Amino acid sequence: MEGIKKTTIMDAETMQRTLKRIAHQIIENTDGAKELVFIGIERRGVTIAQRIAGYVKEFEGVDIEIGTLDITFYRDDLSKNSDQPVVNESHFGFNVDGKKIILVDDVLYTGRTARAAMDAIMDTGRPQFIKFAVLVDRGHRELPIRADFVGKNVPTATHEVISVKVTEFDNEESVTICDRKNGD
Ligand SMILES: O=P(O)(O)OC[C@H]1O[C@H](OP(=O)(O)OP(=O)(O)O)[C@H](O)[C@@H]1O
Ligand SMILES: O=c1cc[nH]c(=O)[nH]1
Repeated sequence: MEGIKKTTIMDAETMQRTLKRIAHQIIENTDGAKELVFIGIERRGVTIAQRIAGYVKEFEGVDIEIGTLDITFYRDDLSKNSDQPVVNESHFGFNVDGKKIILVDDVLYTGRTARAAMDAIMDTGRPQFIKFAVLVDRGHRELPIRADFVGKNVPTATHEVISVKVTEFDNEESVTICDRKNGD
């Protein structure tokens, strides 16, 4: 569409390489990924968690259980997010007590989703630790939250949007940056 500025910052090959690197970093930083569990944030954070877990299995032979959290922003009008992300559903097939948890999401922006995710996890027990893995950190944090494993740091303007696409949901693999000011 005319006027939309859309730039691809990762293609399928780069995404694969990036997720493999994160898998290696997680293995290095967690004593061979022993006794780890992943919690993915729906929807694409879960796909990313599954991919990283697949690479950990391939590289280290370790099976990682994956729990899921469904978090959406409560939108009080059509143009603006309210301040409060809402946890809709969680599926952990494990007790989080004493667990080493890697929280996984596609994009880190204000940090509010990560905060809501950590609150939801801590409400159910006392993990040994929570670390955070994201495919893209686009900056603009509103809370003192950072990721331990970052695929790519992408400096953005607030009027830009990072869009992560995965074959499972989008029939393509890409990360793009779109400029909302120019119509998208
Ligand atoms: O750090 P934050 O400001 O909380 O933003 C990050 C969250 O925003 C995105 O979800 P979004 O609500 O855009 O929905 P989507 O997953 O359907 O794109 C993304 O998947 C993260 O979960
Ligand atoms: O640009 C953004 C901001 C939050 N979540 C996204 O998926 N993209």
